[in-house]
Amino acid sequence: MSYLLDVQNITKRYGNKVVLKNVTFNVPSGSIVGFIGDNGAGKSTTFKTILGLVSQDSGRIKIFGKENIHKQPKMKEKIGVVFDAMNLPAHLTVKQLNKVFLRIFNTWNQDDFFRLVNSFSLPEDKQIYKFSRGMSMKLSIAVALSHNAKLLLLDEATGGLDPSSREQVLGELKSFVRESSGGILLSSHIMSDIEKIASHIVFIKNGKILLNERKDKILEKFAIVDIKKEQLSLLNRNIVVAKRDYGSYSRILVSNKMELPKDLSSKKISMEELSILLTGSEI
Ligand SMILES: Nc1ncnc2c1ncn2[C@@H]1O[C@H](COP(=O)(O)OP(=O)(O)OP(=O)(O)O)[C@@H](O)[C@H]1O
Repeated sequence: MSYLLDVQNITKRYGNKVVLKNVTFNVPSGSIVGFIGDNGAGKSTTFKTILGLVSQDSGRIKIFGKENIHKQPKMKEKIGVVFDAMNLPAHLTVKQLNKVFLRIFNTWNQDDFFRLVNSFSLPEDKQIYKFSRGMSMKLSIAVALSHNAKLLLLDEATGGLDPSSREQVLGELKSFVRESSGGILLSSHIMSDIEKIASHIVFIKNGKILLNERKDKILEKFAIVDIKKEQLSLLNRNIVVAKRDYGSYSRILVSNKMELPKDLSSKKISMEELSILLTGSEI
């Protein structure tokens, strides 16, 4: 199977500190991969490595089946990027920005752009430096969705948005994947967003991928069990993903609730709980 993005065994050091350790995952076409992990886990470094903004120490990255794609301007058009601290030319208005992008991108679609600008309620004649943070993020998302990209790399792209704008943006991202059979790598700390739109979950902690699975499989098979310490030996160790101690009992994340002893009751898992358990537990 060919992937839109294929990251294999990436290792990255800053000085003596290894911040990415054999990071491996992919983005198949038609998928939205939710890239989650706590502060400092390595998400932005992964994005920067994919974009060639920092170089990895080992491993390889293929985009559309090819390595070093960031060196090919034509192929770069097929990648839409939104970073938390995006820099669009601040002195321009939206209308002027459209004219600039018409010249830069062969594939620029101004009808799509103005449809998104209007639906995100962005002013067309105001200079971008006068935009709020949320307005700038929405503008960056509108740009990423307007040049016929196949792969979107979105690092914390919905973070500064109010709930109704987030809902709208998530809707646009879903339509993008449905209509273009493109793919999205989306990092977010807002687990409800991930739960709503991701098809796959990649969880990173201290630079290591701890979980890489389809979301529907996680929601169907994973579960939480609260269990007294003396009962721990009843569990099949192979299904224990994470364990957090709370005094007399432990909260356990299991990867297959069908393999739990019959008399143990389990709870359905949400993405929020999954993230908290993976972040703050023994793995
Ligand atoms: N330029 C740099 N020089 C040295 N260390 C860095 C640099 N950039 C990031 N790091 C370190 O790399 C690790 C991963 O940082 P990264 O920004 O990738 O995390 P993140 O998962 O994106 O976090 P957040 O959710 O807070 O944005 C952290 O320990 C960070 O301190």
